[in-house]
Amino acid sequence: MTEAVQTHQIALMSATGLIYRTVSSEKARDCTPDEIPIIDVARLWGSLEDRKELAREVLHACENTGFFYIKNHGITNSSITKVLDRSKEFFYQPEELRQKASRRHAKHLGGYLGRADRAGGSPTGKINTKEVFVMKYDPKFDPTVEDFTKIPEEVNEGLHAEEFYWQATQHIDGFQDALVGHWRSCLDLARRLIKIFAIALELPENYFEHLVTYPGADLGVGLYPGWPEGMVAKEAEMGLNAHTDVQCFTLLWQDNHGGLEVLNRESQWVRVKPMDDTLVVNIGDFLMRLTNNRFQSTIHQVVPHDSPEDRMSVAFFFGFNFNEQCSVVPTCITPENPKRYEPVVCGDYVQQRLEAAESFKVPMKG
Ligand SMILES: O=C(O)CCC(=O)C(=O)O
Ligand SMILES: [Fe+2]
Repeated sequence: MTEAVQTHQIALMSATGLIYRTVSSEKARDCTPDEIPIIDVARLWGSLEDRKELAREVLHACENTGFFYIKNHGITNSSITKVLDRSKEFFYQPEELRQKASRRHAKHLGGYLGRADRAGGSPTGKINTKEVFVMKYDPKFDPTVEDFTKIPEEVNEGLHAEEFYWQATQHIDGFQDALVGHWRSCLDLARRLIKIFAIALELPENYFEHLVTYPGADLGVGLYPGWPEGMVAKEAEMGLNAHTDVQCFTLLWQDNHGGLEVLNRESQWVRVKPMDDTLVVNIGDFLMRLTNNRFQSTIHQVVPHDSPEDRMSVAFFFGFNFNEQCSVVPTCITPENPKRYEPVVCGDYVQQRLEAAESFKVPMKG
């Protein structure tokens, strides 16, 4: 960063605990295609040669900003529209009905997280205005699981699905079907993409396959309240504070309101402009760890958008089976980049990170 540029510090929870980053105070600008490329993933359904070519483009993006758009991903607009329509019915009902699905009733972290539940829980002291409904991986919805009553005990113990959030939303016709339908499409796409990551890392295509049979796979439908005419977000409010995602990678659908920003390699915020018919893919901390920091899990945030309408996004967070222990992959260890991390149990890592991100408050440094 050149000296003339004004900077300030942000605090956030990272894979190594609380960190501070110096960032440019310049206004965010649109991302360039070099920072966040658009990758055509129609080749997922093509030949091995097609997939290798795709893997080269993905590799470049993962080693660069760690964010890319994908097009021709096979997820239909109607799948998204159903999720949005049914979710609006959930979000726009009286608070006491939403609260029946509250995460306060959860053993794990599924269900509804409202604005009030978040107060004070951010490292910057800014409140996230985002409300979110989260469903967790459930083998009974996974088409590749033939008999969900015969799941190995060690897998069962790590599952985080719960019934209460479905019971609390039963009165919304089609809500569960819409979310589960979309979740299934994302799950299929993610299992195809993980093969591309394997190829990109010069591993056999099926290297990660046994790790995604009962994967971490959470769907979060988010609502960011709009700002009626003349009203603006308070200094103390953010859409979603700066963070990194925790699992392997995220598939994000966003509407046209904008607000998502990524910290680029020059520590400047760049806008991830909404783009029709694309999803945004970003690398999470677990995959960064597994790749010995070759792939970038990049800091991002959602700033308040400038519209009286609410913003909506649908994020699918994908990671490995929670009961598996994973080590840095061999192709990412070199004399110049010796092994940085010990093996870790995927579920333990994810749970600790998610809990830490939600349960602390520290003042800004400086
Ligand atoms: O809503 C968005 O655009 C991004 C959401 C996000 O980063 C997250 O939920 O981790
Ligand atoms: Fe995120």
